[in-house]
Amino acid sequence: MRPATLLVLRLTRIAGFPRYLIGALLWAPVSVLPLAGGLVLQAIFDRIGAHRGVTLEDSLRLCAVFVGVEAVRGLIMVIAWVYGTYWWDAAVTVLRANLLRSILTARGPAARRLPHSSGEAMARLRDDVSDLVQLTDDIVSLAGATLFSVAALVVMAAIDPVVTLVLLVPMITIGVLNRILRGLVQRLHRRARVLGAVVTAFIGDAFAGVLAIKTAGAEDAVLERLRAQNRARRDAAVKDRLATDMLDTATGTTVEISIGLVLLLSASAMRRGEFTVGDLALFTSYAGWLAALPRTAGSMLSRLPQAAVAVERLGRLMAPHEDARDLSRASGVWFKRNPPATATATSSPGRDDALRVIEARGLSVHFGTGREGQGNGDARARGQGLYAVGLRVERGSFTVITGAVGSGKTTLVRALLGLVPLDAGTITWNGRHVEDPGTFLVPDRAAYAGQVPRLFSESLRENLLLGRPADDERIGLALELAALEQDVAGMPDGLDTVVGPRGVRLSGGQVQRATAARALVRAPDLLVVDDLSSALDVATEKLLWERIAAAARDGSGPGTLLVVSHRRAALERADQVVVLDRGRVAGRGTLGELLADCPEMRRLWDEESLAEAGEQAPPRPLARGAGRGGPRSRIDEGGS
Ligand SMILES: Nc1ncnc2c1ncn2[C@@H]1O[C@H](COP(=O)(O)OP(=O)(O)OP(=O)(O)O)[C@@H](O)[C@H]1O
Repeated sequence: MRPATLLVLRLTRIAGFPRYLIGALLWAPVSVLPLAGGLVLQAIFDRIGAHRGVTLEDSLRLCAVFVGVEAVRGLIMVIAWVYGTYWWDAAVTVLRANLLRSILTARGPAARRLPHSSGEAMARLRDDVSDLVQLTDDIVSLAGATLFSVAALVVMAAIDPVVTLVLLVPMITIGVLNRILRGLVQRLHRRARVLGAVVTAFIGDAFAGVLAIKTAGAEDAVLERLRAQNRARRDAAVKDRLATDMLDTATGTTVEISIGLVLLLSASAMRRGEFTVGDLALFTSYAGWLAALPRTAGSMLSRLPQAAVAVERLGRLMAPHEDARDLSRASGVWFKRNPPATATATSSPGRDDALRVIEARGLSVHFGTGREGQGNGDARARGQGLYAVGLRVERGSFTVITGAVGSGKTTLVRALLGLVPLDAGTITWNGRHVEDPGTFLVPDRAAYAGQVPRLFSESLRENLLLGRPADDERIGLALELAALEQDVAGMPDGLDTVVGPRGVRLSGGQVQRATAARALVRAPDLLVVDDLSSALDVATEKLLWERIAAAARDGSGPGTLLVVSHRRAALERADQVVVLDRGRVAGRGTLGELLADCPEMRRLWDEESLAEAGEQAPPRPLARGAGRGGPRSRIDEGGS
């Protein structure tokens, strides 16, 4: 079965199959009741046309029946609509929830699956999901229109088969027209959608980088680019709308032509007394409703390839081992009550198998020209990526990964933690093979403070906990280890201070230490910290390592540390230093051993000694560096 068909079938069962079925069953009378309306109209006009002295009472009674039929239809329509909305929201929510679940928790790194812009990802979550749900919903409309058309054609054929046959011609024309123009409408629709996503993505990027735009004096250029993108989007949207409206107008005109044809053909039949005024009223009333069938069938036919594209695009966001079944997995939607509490830190995966040793062998990551995993000769020559790197970290040890800018330090820790896809290599935890490090090396086994810190526009406390149960003692310890407690004490609302969009109300150093504290709150077996030095001065970083090392010794903090750093405070404290050079291990050992044997380590050490001496010298005008707790050189260009 094709993925789109499978998905549509599974969507009918979302939020409980009866809900879709009840909606569909309610929709049936909504589609079929116009039959009764037509019959009542026929009776009204026949009585009037018969000149049999119809009383006002009679006419009013028939009119009341007609109004009653329409009122009942309206009422059922409202109920069906409410049911349909409930199902619609449930279906959309389930698809989106499954996508997010896959991106956030499924096996394998999500980085390669995400499109380049967040706007494009959002467009997929919004538009592609709607396309699929709409197609599923259209099945109900098509079934209703088919039911009505079959019954109406039977009634009409019984009155006058010739006029009925002639009426069919314009209906078939609508179907053919829809089929011919379908490709064009679809192309225009797709283009409008792509250009819409481009504008959304650009606005998102511009908001995120207001400071960068201002400091680069690029406001006008950004506005001009936005205008150009908007013009392209507007033109595409107008064309898309025009094509859809033209198709709708052609359908409407065809209906009017049908009614004209019925009038022409019925004139002579009426003269012969074979066709009544009531029949005419019935035919003209049914003609409009009959147009729904070719229109719905045409729109469904055009949605089928759109749904195939949507499933394919959504499939690319899912993990490679997942398919349409996982995308439509009914994982529960709670509209009327709160969802059950999620599993929290109490599950403690790391405690069952506490770290003794973690080992990586032959880790290789090949970066291509654009995306991971497409390694080529050029990248290899330039040393991009990792080439058969090994690493062994024992419980209670302090390991530092160091190397020049771009030597592969971040790639190594991210490969170890399953955050970039491996081209080769194995990872073991206490000698056991780790099949998917991305889902295995998570709290409480391992926690990671990345090089580019990420805070959310919430309070500092919420940023540290990220959904974990509040534990003030643990937060207090984490703040102290991250050397952030004095900063928090000075904040207007302490831990409840709202940090602003992506933490812009904090200094660069505070943001970075807050992300380190977030990792520490998780009390992991293995703490991985990627280069704090970009936002911390020498003294603050030294203090931080002193505190973390002391906590490791007395057991109050994480015992095993894997740190990316070029700072002397970290290197001097390390049990093991791994030196990387263009993605390969250039040396491994204690600092003393490496200074004796490894030229790359000596070069890095000399450079760092010079830099730190400069940083600790008395302040000079334009000196690079700030006091304790302040940012060293980081300007968060992403902030506003
Ligand atoms: N996603 C990616 N796609 C392509 N190339 C990448 C990607 N990530 C990193 N690289 C390249 O791989 C090399 C190593 O990058 P990495 O971030 O690991 O270096 P690093 O040693 O941590 O550098 P720094 O000290 O500047 O943080 C660089 O040449 C970088 O351009």
